Amino acid sequence: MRPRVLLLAGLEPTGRAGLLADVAAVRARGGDAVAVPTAQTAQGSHTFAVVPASPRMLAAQVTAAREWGPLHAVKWGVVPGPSQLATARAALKDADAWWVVDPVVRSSRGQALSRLTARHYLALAGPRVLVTPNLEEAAWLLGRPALGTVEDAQEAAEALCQRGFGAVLVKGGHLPEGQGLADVLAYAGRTVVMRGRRLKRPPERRGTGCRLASALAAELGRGTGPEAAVRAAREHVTGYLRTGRD
Ligand SMILES: Cc1ncc(COP(=O)(O)O)c(N)n1
Repeated sequence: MRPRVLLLAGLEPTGRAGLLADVAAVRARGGDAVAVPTAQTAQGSHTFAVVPASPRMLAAQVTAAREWGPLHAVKWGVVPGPSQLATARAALKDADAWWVVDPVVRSSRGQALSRLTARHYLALAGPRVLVTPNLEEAAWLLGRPALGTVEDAQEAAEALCQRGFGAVLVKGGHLPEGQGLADVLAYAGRTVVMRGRRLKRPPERRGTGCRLASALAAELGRGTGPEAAVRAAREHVTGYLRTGRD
């Protein structure tokens, strides 16, 4: 089965991150991508700009995509503000799909991509919503101080499940050196620690969080369970980091 995945994300024209990276990951996983830009962005070495999408166009694009057939999964990347969030949610009403929510509010270089607050993200919780914060985003969502250990990540993943997310993947790629590297998945009352080796990341290979969430959406859309879907998505990102290709 070819999953049809809606990608709601910011357009970054080079495809290092954002919508084009998402499309590449979904296609590489054997899915069909429906790409709806929530914002236009420019992210160069000296240039940075974000312009939010018009809510009317966003609603029309999601509605039109649904007229052509069902969506099996939705990946939420950058959502620049509350009006784009509310509009996309309303246009997705009654869609029978997994949602993968990447709560990305700034770029890896620290530039603001979104005005959403932790409260906006917590309001997206639901039984078929998988949220994929990194350590910093998990602390931000929970209003806690920085998380520095695998145990902290585990506890945060469980706490976010308690807030109503069907599954939570806390990405531990930025754990301190001595801690090794581990992602933590919590769902259905279980917590799984997935260890890995730290890979050197060439600076141009960005958008790992975008690719992880999109590959995950393709897998969930195909009917793969959360744990196997996360393992497949992690392999996808490892391959991308090694080769620079999806
Ligand atoms: C449109 C868009 N979406 C997501 C990211 C995060 O990616 P990264 O963490 O590599 O900066 C980004 N920089 N731009």
